[in-house]
Amino acid sequence: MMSTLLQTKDLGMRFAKDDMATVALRDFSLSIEEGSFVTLLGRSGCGKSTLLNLLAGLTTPSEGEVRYRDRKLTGPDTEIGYLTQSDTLMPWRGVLRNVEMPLEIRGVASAKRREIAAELVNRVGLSGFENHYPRELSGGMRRRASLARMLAGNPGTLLMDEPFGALDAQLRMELQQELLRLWQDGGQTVVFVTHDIEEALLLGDRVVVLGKIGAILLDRTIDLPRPRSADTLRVDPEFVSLHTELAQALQEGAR
Ligand SMILES: Nc1ncnc2c1ncn2[C@@H]1O[C@H](COP(=O)(O)OP(=O)(O)OP(=O)(O)O)[C@@H](O)[C@H]1O
Repeated sequence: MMSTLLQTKDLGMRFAKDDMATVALRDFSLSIEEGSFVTLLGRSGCGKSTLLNLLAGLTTPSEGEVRYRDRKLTGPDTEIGYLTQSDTLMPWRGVLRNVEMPLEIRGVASAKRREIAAELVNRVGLSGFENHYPRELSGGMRRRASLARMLAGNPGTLLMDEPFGALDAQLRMELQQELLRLWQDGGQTVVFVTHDIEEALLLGDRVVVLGKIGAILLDRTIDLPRPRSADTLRVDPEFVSLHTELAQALQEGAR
């Protein structure tokens, strides 16, 4: 039986700047089952990154709470890996040494961590760039290095904020498939933010469509058979009808 891993209760987030207050999230309640792959789909500015920061324990909510394994989350947790939208690679370390970071923190011996990191660098398609510094990489390559670094920590829960947005179509597809393989083998719980309907349907077994200030417009179980490939999905009537349903929800939420 599935159990709830991550839960938000009446979550609210307000930002104050000068005399202005921005409400980024209001009354947001959601339960995420352990081992599930949930995609959060929403337009720019609807509060997706704000929500992930809260789920990662990086920021404190203005109202409500986040619960992880039925404990109130009060700060970052090593079980939760977070791939943020902004670059957080260490500029003074090459790719391999960046990827080794989480292993170093855990005290893994240097030969072993080098081996694990090299394998991950290879999996994200960065072989040959092990010693390149972040400034010597393209934006997409930096995203991939960050992905490898997150995976090196072997977190049970992955929070991913539009990780593949900046990649070309081919690479994007390869990494989506890599992520799905990883999830199917490892049983992680994934919360994946995207504004791309097709990506949400390709990956998730549940899609939550968010509107303004994190209003849940639609919460839909996706039981399209796996493995899913973009090419076969596009002509699948079930996919086409889900696509229309999600697009309508997004449009209505914008009104
Ligand atoms: N640190 C902050 N200070 C002030 N306002 C903020 C801050 N972070 C977010 N906001 C505001 O909160 C709202 C939601 O922002 P958020 O980044 O969560 O949206 P998003 O859905 O992730 O957008 P995008 O898809 O463009 O990344 C926006 O109106 C934004 O201006």
